[in-house]
Amino acid sequence: MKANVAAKRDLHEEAGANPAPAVHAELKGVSRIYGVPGHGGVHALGPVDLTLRQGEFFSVVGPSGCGKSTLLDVLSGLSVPTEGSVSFEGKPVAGKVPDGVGVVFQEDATFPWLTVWDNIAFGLRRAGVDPAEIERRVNYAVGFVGLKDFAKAYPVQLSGGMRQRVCIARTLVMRPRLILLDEPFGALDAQTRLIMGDELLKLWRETGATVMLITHALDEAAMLSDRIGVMSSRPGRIIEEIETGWSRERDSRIASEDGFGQITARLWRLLREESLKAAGLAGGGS
Ligand SMILES: Nc1ncnc2c1ncn2[C@@H]1O[C@H](COP(=O)(O)OP(=O)(O)OP(=O)(O)O)[C@@H](O)[C@H]1O
Repeated sequence: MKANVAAKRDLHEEAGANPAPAVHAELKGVSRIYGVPGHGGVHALGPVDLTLRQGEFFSVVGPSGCGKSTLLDVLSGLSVPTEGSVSFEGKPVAGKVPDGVGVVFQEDATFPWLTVWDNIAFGLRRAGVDPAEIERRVNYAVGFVGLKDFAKAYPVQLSGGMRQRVCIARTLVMRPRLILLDEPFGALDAQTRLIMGDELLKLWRETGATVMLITHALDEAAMLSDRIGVMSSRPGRIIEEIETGWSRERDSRIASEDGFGQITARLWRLLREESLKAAGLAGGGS
């Protein structure tokens, strides 16, 4: 998965040739209640204030059911907040995913009737992109995610990790400036997760995109992120933001660095009580 300067253009335009507007996604006083407030509605999220800085790798961890996916849905425009406002690059987000934002979900979202190549080309075709441009971008993306030999295969012929790479490539060919990932490696075994995490870090470095990753794995958050938002139990609020201080050139081997254990221990200190609350087991001492 080597990327040279020319090839990088296939996933992301050169800053000088077509400057991307400054990515700046923000949630202000955002709450999400499902159903009718006060009439059995579920207060899933908030209030949350969050600013994503351009080009950072931000992860969100929190107890089960605390509103992590809701946070991502609201930020992506897939869900409308009950209160508060969401903006991306200075413009309000409401009701649809803005151009420049790409979303990758946990579940296998490949189309079983399309080949790997056609799955990746799907969004570009729908957007009416010129066929020669589609050819160029998809060929590059297929190689980038290591699926060149499987371009003509159908999803059923792939492993779970390979199918997830198809989904990531399908998002990347649209050249998102903000990539939102909801537990994208949740269904994978531990080793594949580490490898996919390293691939994600490479993509993040080479495209210059801003990334927000939802994960329940504390070591994954500690390994991949510049900054980690820790959520409370439902209704989820961000109770702490932790800067990891890692260099951009990191990979999963960072787990053996001084300081890695302190980050995961701090995350667990913050999350233990919230996780007990979420599991209905709070009050059992510290
Ligand atoms: N469409 C919906 N209608 C009603 N309630 C919902 C809906 N979506 C989510 N919820 C509820 O909102 C709360 C937060 O759900 P959400 O999926 O955002 O949490 P999560 O932190 O991503 O969960 P998990 O850790 O299990 O992935 C949960 O109590 C869930 O049952």
